Amino acid sequence: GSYSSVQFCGIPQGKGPHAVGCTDLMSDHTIQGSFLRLFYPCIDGDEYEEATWIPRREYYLGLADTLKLNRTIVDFILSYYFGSIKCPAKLNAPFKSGEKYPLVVFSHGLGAFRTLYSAFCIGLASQGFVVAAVEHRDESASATFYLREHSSADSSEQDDASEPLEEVWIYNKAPPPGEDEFPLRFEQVQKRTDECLQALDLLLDINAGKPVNNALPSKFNWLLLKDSIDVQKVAVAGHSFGAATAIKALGRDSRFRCGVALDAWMYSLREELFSTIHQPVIFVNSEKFQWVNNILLMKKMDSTSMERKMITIKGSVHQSFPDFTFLTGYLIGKIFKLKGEIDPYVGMDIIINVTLAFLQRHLGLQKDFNQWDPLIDGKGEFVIPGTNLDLPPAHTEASK
Ligand SMILES: CCN(CC)CCN(C[C@]12C[C@](c3ccc(C(F)(F)F)cc3)(C1)C2)C(=O)Cn1c(SCc2ccc(F)cc2)nc(=O)c2c1C=CC2
Repeated sequence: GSYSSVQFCGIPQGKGPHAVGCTDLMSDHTIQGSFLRLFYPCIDGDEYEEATWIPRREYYLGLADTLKLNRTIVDFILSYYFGSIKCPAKLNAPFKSGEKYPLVVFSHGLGAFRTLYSAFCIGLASQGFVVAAVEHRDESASATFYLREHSSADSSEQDDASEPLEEVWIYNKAPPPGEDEFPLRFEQVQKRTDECLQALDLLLDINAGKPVNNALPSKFNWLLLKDSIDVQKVAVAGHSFGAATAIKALGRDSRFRCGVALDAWMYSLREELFSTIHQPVIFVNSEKFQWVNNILLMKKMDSTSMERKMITIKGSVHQSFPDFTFLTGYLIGKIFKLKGEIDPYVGMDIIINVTLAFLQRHLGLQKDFNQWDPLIDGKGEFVIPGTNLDLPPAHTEASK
């Protein structure tokens, strides 16, 4: 058939030795449950289809709300352009048992949802990671849903097991106009952190062989994950608001051994949190998403007792981390700030490789990811160490 330029390039495959599968898990029938898309090394085979990138059209409606655009028009345009996009992971392909994989819990950004960072998640999974991309129910996602037992008015119905579950959709809650948005974001980052910890507990239960009740209809065999996660090698990562979530999760749970903050939006974090974090963190920043207050909060996390790194990727933008950056032509991409100057595939390689190098160093992996160590120090053609802002002179003790 005639590939449009959009389909032909598309979201890049993982470059590692493993074929990648993905499966969706919703742990129970309440808003408090876990909802995540798991990316994992799978048994390769043609009988499995690639997953649909945006699996329900309600997500388009939610994106329209986030963009403050007309739902009908945006639904039409996005369905047309993105409706048939596949993510390069085989839906429900059998998990590849036989070795213990490190685990990364991933937190999406404001207005996003669990499927929009599949290039990053698949890139890691192809290198032998299990990656759990959580979908947050804090009203920061463009859209998400949970399945509720039918609240049938007529309670006399005996066999409610046959009652169909009803979907309850939750959309992105805009901050009260003109008011301070800090209370909303502070409450949301708290809930997001709880959801990351809950996802970790759920995956460790699955690793221990506990039976899985998936509210979503799926034939995926969860028993293959028994004893397949290296429970000492767990990290947390996220983009933007999700990076702040990852940082807060480090402070809440030392089972997360290190953190990867992709273009962190630090606004919801208060300074006193930073003294409770004792794990290594790397800040991977885009060239454009930089302003003094945000960078100063990152610098407050600098430390001599554990590794804190910051790099900036030249020619990149905030949207160089999610998948949209691969899915439009150059012009549209520039207009909507979905692309920077850097080739999106080159940018994503750098993001994945610096993450792999940092995870090898701080999870103690026995792989060859240390080949990318120079990236951690901002050494390489497309990276610089630290920030590209010229900050006011550091207010160190000595200079006071
Ligand atoms: C807060 C101001 N805000 C509300 C008006 C502006 C909206 N905005 C810029 C966007 C992402 C955008 C996007 C998507 C998708 C198309 C499409 F056309 F391709 F579909 C176009 C244009 C919406 C450009 C952001 O929220 C930036 N941002 C993000 S972007 C995360 C995201 C969202 C939706 C996605 F589809 C993919 C990724 N995550 C954060 O955690 C934070 C911020 C800002 C502060 C904290």
